[in-house]
Amino acid sequence: MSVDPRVSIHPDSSVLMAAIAARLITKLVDVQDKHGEATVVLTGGTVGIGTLKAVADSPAAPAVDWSKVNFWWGDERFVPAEDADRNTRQASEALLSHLPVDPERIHAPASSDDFATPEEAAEDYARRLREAAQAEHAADMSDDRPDQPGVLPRLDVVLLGVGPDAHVASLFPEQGGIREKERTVVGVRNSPKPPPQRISLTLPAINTAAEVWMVVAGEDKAGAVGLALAGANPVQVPAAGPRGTSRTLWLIDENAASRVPQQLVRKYAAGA
Ligand SMILES: O=C1O[C@H](COP(=O)(O)O)[C@@H](O)[C@H](O)[C@H]1O
Repeated sequence: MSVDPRVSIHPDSSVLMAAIAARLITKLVDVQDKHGEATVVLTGGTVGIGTLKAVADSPAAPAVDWSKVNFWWGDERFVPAEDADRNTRQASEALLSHLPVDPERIHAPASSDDFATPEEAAEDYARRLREAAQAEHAADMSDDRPDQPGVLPRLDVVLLGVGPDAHVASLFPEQGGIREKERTVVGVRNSPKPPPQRISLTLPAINTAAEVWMVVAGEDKAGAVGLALAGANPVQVPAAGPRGTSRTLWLIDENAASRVPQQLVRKYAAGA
């Protein structure tokens, strides 16, 4: 079941990032209560990394058992492991290096130190996701488990930033990645935003998540947010494509919301 998005608008980007951090901490605690562990897919970008800093600074952060959180990424730049452009490196500096996480649960996509091409790194990431799904399937003895493991583990929350061009993860307008229907991960070679080589989860993979949270701030994103919420075609407006199976949340600031038609703000308001 996929449901209509919900929109929650915050006064500015600082309040927004603090609010997303509080939601994320609460969500991870709730999921751990239910499943014993939780899985989050992180995003790069200004709000994504700012949110991780806000989590690290939150007095509620120790409420989560960080040793039982699985971390994946929605996309990564295909550059050397130590490159400052790596989303994983930024996440580590903002959050992961400050928490008692289990290194075995940090599933960073491979870098250009490990593979010659983004396609090989994408295949490696897809294989690791599939193996995590198989391990989860083997460990889950509940009656309602499917007979066969899927190609992805349970994704409790996927965080996604949005670029001014409406890209999400590294799925850019009109490119092959956003059109992908079969694979869970793709290599990207011609990203219009540097660096050009990346790997990205695809829309079919993202849309297996229970919850997708679109996290966006700034006037420069307002057009993309307005088009996405108005129901544009994801091929032209990738941000229109992500949908959680139980919830799709747009967590945005007033500047990013400034071009969303008022009737849509009312229609999608949290609690409406
Ligand atoms: O390149 C990327 O950009 C987007 C958005 O970044 P922002 O700085 O404009 O907020 C990000 O979501 C994605 O993960 C990243 O690789």
